Order: sequence, then structure tokens, then C-alpha cells
Amino acid sequence: MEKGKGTNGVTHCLIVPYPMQGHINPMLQFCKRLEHKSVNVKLVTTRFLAKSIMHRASSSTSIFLETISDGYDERGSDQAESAETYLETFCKVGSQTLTDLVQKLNDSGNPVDCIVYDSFLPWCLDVAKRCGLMGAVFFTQSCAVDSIYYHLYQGLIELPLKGTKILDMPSFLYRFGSYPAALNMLLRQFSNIEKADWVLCNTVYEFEQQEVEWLSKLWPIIAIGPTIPSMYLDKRLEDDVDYGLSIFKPNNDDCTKWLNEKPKGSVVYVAFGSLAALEAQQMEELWWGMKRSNYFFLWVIRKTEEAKLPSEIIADTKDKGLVVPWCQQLEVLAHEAVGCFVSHCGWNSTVEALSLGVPVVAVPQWTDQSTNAKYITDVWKMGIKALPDEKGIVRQETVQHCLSQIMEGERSEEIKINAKKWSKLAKEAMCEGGGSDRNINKFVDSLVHWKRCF
Ligand SMILES: O=c1ccn([C@@H]2O[C@H](COP(=O)(O)OP(=O)(O)O[C@H]3O[C@H](CO)[C@@H](O)[C@H](O)[C@H]3O)[C@@H](O)[C@H]2O)c(=O)[nH]1
Repeated sequence: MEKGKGTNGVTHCLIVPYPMQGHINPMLQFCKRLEHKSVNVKLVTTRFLAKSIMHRASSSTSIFLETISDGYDERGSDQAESAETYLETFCKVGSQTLTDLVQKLNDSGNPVDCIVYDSFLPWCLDVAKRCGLMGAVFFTQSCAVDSIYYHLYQGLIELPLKGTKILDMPSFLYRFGSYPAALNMLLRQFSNIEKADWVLCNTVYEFEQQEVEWLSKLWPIIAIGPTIPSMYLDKRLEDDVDYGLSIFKPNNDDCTKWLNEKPKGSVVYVAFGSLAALEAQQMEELWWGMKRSNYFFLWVIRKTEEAKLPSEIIADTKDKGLVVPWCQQLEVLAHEAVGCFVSHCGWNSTVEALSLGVPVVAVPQWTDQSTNAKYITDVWKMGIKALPDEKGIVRQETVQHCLSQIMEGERSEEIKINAKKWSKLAKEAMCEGGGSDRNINKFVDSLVHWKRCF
């Protein structure tokens, strides 16, 4: 059979996210967009994730799953003795098992044309090139953050950073040495990027115009976001109502029922993503801040964080609050009862808030979140940063002040108008003929063209 041609002549892509919720969500959504444009796609996860903790959140995901090994099929990264060891083993075992997977698919008459890989896994590009495939890197963080790390990679920033504005930079630049394996991984994103055929970014051109322009002088970069389910944007993919694959089990029914009973714009939604571990003192201050504010609140506290809040506190929230271990965040953000999002500002949560027009109280914890918080407050002007004290804790008075500013304060109207403006731009980008839609078409055309050249 002619190389690059599947049995049915369809272009065939493997999409390989890093095995984390914040990376699976955007890359799975990209799969759905490609499938809608007649590309045959398979999402590749680790064996551990596939067998032990993946829940299909709904029937909306028909994407085919394939697996590779990170070397820790029993317990995933928890099994590795250090983060560095995990990443090294994933590179070694992952390269071999991804090559085997490509071979298996080629042999079965369904040959692969392209690997779209998470920028955290640059070795996938080496596999793609060794197998004679197209390779496209997918960045799951903002272009602003990617360009900061690229400056660091180039030796144009000296660590540790000093000065008054450092708290707006990704945390690894001012808490130098805090997570060496993570910083190395972020720098390795650029180790072979010049060989990538495409650089795909989960952003919207209008969100980060200057940053996209700057990066596009270096690489063939295209903005393909926001990668959130179609029914929240252009509504062209009718079944696409949620992300579809979840590492955590969402508590949908309770949340929706509870929200349905609340007045429009009256609820504060609080969530810190899939990874952040807050100090117990910070959790208590947040809770007191919410209690003092007296708004309704829906707070996601993951199972691993639960013990940090005394149970009598949680019991005391019954009249005003609902605490759940996980929810369908998009469904919550889109609910008309929600007036504000207290967020750690992970990039997906940030893009979701922008896309759904929900104002944010930014409480960044680490990694790229401080930079996202800076953009939320000073560039997009659709939120307020809750400033920590000298011990790094955001106090209850600050929480109360920020919440009242967004819910009913002087700047409330302006912030809400801005949030709606970004939401409109995000939706336009994904509609037929919008910037991101055109970029995805460009990518698909290049796949078809690449096949013809083979
Ligand atoms: O109860 C919840 C809470 C979150 N989510 C979803 O989980 C994702 C969380 O992603 P994100 O907001 O990016 O946070 P993290 O999970 O913490 O993501 C990690 O990965 C991101 C992409 O690299 C980084 O920007 C973050 O800083 C990093 O912590 C989002 O899609 C949310 O909609 C839910 O569905 N239900």
C-alpha cells in the first residue's frame, strides 16, 4: 500500500497528550475538531490512565483511544522514585511503545500520517521523524508563557529573577530550584522544535496578538483555540457537550440542581484545577473570606485536599455553600447563576473563563498561573488578583474585598463588559471562517498535501 494512505484514503493522526487532566482536555478537543474535518484521529494515553482512572464523562466522546507505556503501567507517575526518573523513563519506554504503535497501525492497513504531540513530550517528534511522519507540537499553555520559557531556554533571562515585577512571571523563574524536573521539562519543549512541521497553540489570536506574532517569526505557529466543547462556542459539533474524558469523577447532578435554585449571577464558583495543593491555612482563609462575603458559593475540593478543611467548617457551609470533589466546570461556568470564578488561573480555566465571559478573582498558586493572572487583571481586564500577604497567604479580608468588587463593586460593570467582549471573540474564532477555524483548516490542508507528496 502507498505510504501515508489509509485503506479509506483518510488522513490519520495520533494525538499524544501528557497524562494530566489539563493536557488531555485541550488535546481531546482538538481531536474532535480534526475528526469533524474528516481526519481519522486517535488519542494516545498511557496504559495506566486508560485502565485505571479514565471515566467517560458522557457519551459525547467517540474518539478512539490507543495506549503507550510510560514505564509505570501499574501506578503511573506515583510509582516513579522522582519526577526526573518518571520523565526519563517515559521518554525511553514511550519512544519505543509509540514506535510500536505506529508500526502496528501501518501493518493493519491504517497507516499514520502525523503525530500531534504535547510540547512536554518532545521525544514524540523524534519518533515521528524516524517513522517518516509529519510532526506537530501542541502547546497547552499561553503564548506569553511559552515565549518567556523560550527566552530562558535561549539564555536571555538570568535566574533567579530579581525585581518588583517577578511575581507576574511563571513561578519557576523566581522560586528557582523549587521544581528542577518541571523547569527542565519546560525548557526541553524547545530542544527540537525547529524540526516540527507545525506549532499549534491553545489560544485565540485576539487574546495574545503580540505574542502570537512574535512567536510566528520563529516557528510555523497557529492559534487553534479555544479548545472547549463546541456546544459552548460555535455549536457545529452537536454531540460535543463536554470534554468527555475525566481522571476525576464529576458530581454533576448535585451541582446543577443546586445552581438551578440560585438567582442569576449570585454564585461564586471556586476551583483550583487538577493539581494545585493549597496550604491548610490558605483553605481556611478562603473559606472565611467566602463566609464573610455572604454570597452563595460552589467550591471544588478534590479528595486529596479535603482533610485540610475541618469537617465542622464544611458542615457550617450548608446554608450558603456546596462543596464537591469535582464537577463539570464548563457546565458550572456557563450556568447563569454563576457571577464570579475564584481560580488558580491554570491556562484551561483561564481560557474557559474568557470564552464563557465569567469574571475572575485570580489566586495563582505556581507555574504559569501567576502570568495568566497578570493577563486576566491587566491585559484582558476581566478580573482582579487577590494579593497574598508577606507569608504568601491571601487573607480573608482580601478575598472578601475582591469578591465584592466583582459581584457589585465600582469596577464590576466594566469587568463584566470586558469578560463578555473576550467571550464574543472566542466564539467568533471557532465559528466557520473564524481565525482558529481557518487555522485548523490550514493544518488539515497541509496534512492532505503532505500525503500527496509522499
Ligand atoms: O472540578 C473541576 C475542576 C476542573 N475541571 C477542568 O479541569 C481542567 C483544569 O485545567 P487547568 O485550569 O489548566 O488547571 P490544571 O489542571 O492545574 O492544569 C495544569 O496544566 C495547565 C496546562 O499546562 C497549566 O496551565 C496549569 O497551571 C497546570 O496546573 C479544566 O479544563 C477544567 O474545566 C473540571 O472539569 N472540574
